Amino acid sequence: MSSRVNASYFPQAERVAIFGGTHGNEMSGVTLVNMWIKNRAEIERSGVAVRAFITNPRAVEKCSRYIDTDLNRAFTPENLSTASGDGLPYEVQRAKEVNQIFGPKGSPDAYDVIFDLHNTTSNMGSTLILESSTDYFNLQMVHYIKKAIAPESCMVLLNEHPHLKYATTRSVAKHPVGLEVGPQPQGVLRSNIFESMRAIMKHALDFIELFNSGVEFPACSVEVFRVHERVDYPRDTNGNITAMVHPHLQDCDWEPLNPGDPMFQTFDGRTIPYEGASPVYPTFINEAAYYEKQQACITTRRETLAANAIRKISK
Ligand SMILES: CC(=O)N[C@@H](CC(=O)O)C(=O)O
Ligand SMILES: [Zn+2]
Repeated sequence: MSSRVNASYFPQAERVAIFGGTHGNEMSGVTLVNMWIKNRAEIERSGVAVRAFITNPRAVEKCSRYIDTDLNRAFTPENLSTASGDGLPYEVQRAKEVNQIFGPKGSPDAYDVIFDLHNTTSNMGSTLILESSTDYFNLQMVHYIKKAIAPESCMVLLNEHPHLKYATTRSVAKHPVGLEVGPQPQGVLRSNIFESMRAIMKHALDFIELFNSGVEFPACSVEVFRVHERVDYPRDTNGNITAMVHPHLQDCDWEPLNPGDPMFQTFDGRTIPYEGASPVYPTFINEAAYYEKQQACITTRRETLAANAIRKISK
């Protein structure tokens, strides 16, 4: 049987968006998108319309994560279906606008691919965030990017957890892709982080151009880290944090954490170990934006996903 028989077919990716400023204090995405709005040459590819867009302009102006509520949690069916009105939180109003321009979410009219550019204060390096283990278009794209960027690394975080998955801005698209690069403090631009993000976007757009030109991408496998659990800081009965990320864990995103390994350090120097039953790979370790979400890190499990060959539906 030829590989073509087993290929999954997708339509040409005609409309692609690159979002920055979903969080107004994550400066690489804000700066790249503003740069590309001024001069589109770098993101133009044949056969596809690529639109750069600032999703939360008021938060960008204030250089804060959000105004009223986290835009990257706001794309719920409830928010997107309630009537617009003056009383709504700014980001809920904005989610409805973004959904109108780039969606509607879940409909045939939605954009094909949306890249949403984020920065983390965690030492995660470059990380692509996927929401489905069966979206072969996205799996083939991240496989392409990982190969193109080598020997630099690009990790893949898969969030399809039934409770921990959230309603992201990019989820409006048929193929949502998050790009998270760190470490970079909030409100700060670091040239190395900026350039890593820029390089990954170059390869991502090259992939889409190749796909649209009719290239068949053979079946492949992709190593991903699947969201497993969220871990909160140790707290007292008033809810105040009683310990910090342990120095042996700090900056060790993507490294295995075994049962009994140090996880937190109390203010008087006591070590609190990881008490899970099996090894995990923590990430988003000590992310600044996650203190408000009661999250010290998330744990993940490594797995290998298989992706079918893909090819464009011929017209
Ligand atoms: C640090 C940060 O903002 N991370 C993103 C991750 C994502 O885009 O899925 C968020 O929590 O929305
Ligand atoms: Zn973000």
